Amino acid sequence: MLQLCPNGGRTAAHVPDTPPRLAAAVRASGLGDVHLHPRDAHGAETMEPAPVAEAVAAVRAAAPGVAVGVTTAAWIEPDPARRAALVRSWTVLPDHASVNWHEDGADLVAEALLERGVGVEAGLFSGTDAAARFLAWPHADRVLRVLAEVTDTDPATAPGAAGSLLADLAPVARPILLHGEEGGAWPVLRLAARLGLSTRIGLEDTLLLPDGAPAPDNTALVNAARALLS
Ligand SMILES: C[C@H](N)CC(=O)CC(=O)O
Repeated sequence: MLQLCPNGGRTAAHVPDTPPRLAAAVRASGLGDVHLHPRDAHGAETMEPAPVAEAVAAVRAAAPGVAVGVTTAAWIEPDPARRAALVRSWTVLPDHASVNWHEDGADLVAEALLERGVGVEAGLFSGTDAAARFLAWPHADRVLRVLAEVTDTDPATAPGAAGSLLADLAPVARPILLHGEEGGAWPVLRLAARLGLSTRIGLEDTLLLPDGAPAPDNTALVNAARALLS
């Protein structure tokens, strides 16, 4: 499975931010799964119910059948109790949401998502104690998937960091989506392809095509990823 990550927290003219732009990016990609970061009226990332509802509904209207995921990252709302309360206030539910397991209160946020029937993507960053913390959580077997997130951005060493992270995840019994970021995005995507793991691509993870040229949009990244995965 190839997931689209069209925006993350980036702000650049070609990075989609509004619901119509996110919806157009998802539709153009032709992919069946998306992880997006809803934005407020000023373009800042948000977990507030109205912008989450607008982003999710816009994507569903433009690309029916696509599994729509959102972020719950702590840099958006540092208080985990507040993040869990925001999840409980959502009026339109995404299909899934990522939870970064090294962040304090990840279990509270994930339990709010489970309570609401939203699939949990457990984000386990390399170089953190996230894998051990996640495996100690009593509901680890209830997540939709694990996002194995390689934070090493050096193309030479990111695949090794991915290997260490995957070794830590050996006891995980749920599907794994492996991805990197910045200079690590393409080497880690190639590794995911070799291992037969799900992966993701989009302007959240890299602004560059595999040859180092700037990507004009998400679709160019997706086309390049498809070529590598085929
Ligand atoms: C640093 C990663 N790009 C974060 C990520 O993809 C998951 C999240 O939305 O929190």
